[in-house]
Amino acid sequence: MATTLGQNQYGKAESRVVRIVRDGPTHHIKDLSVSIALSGDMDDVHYSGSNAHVLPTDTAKNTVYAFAREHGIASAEHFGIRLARHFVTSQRTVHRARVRIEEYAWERIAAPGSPTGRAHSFVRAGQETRVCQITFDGGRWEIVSGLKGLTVLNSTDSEFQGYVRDRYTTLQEAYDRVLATDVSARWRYRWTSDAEPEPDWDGEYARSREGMLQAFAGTYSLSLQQTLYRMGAEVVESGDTIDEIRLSLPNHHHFLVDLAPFGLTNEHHVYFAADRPYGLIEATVLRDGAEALIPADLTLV
Ligand SMILES: O=c1[nH]c(=O)c2[nH]c(=O)[nH]c2[nH]1
Repeated sequence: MATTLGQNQYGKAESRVVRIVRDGPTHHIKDLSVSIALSGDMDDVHYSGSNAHVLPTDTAKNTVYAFAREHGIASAEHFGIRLARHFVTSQRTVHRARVRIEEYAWERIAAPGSPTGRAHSFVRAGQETRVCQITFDGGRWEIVSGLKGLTVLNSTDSEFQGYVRDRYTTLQEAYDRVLATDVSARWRYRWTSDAEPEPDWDGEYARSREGMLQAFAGTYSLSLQQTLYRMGAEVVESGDTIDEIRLSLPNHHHFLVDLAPFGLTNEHHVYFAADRPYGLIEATVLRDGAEALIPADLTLV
């Protein structure tokens, strides 16, 4: 044989599952996209085509829907853990499962006179997506959670000056600029073993999201790099459950429009919001002593 099989995995990607809990007239909704990748004793199917070790991807999809019915979806992480455990412990030929979940948030449509909103009518909550990746090898868990598409803007308290210049540098120093970005973040939990209780996934998510927002808003920014570091450090330092966080922050440049041709001044009034190109600032923030395990390219988590 002149070739050998390398890393391989298979499963069903992007099973969309919407679970509605009917609590009398008040309904609750969970909307997920679940992607399952299994690996293990799969040489034969690649070399000879024997499917004797292969649980169909169709079954993986069915399991997602059946588990949503049987167990409900307490949180994306808990649902992913249940699925990963199931595939690894129930199938002799499956040694590792990776479950990736995207969760789309729905809010209740306002109801006149009701503080809580309508009982069964919802509106999608922006572009923000909660994500998690569950990996289980039968012994050790790795839980990486995060979000993407969280769009934020500071209309002041941002500068960029004192940078390196060479013969191609034309950028003017900015002493009061708009700072805008779409936050993409992944954080890795310290929890790796069934011997320890699972963290409060929803509570940890809320704390991390709020920590990033408060750090973004509260940092007088000398660069997006500095703001990024503050955002990551806040998530790690404000709890004891997260050892590592990686952020990917596009710098959505806002350029002051030259209104002089119209006889108008424009100190800090009217901006052109460029969609591209954009600066892209990415970094990992680690708890002291922690290992960096989140990949540099966040599209890979
Ligand atoms: O916050 C910033 N960081 C940079 O590295 C950079 N580079 C640039 O042109 N503008 C900015 N802004």
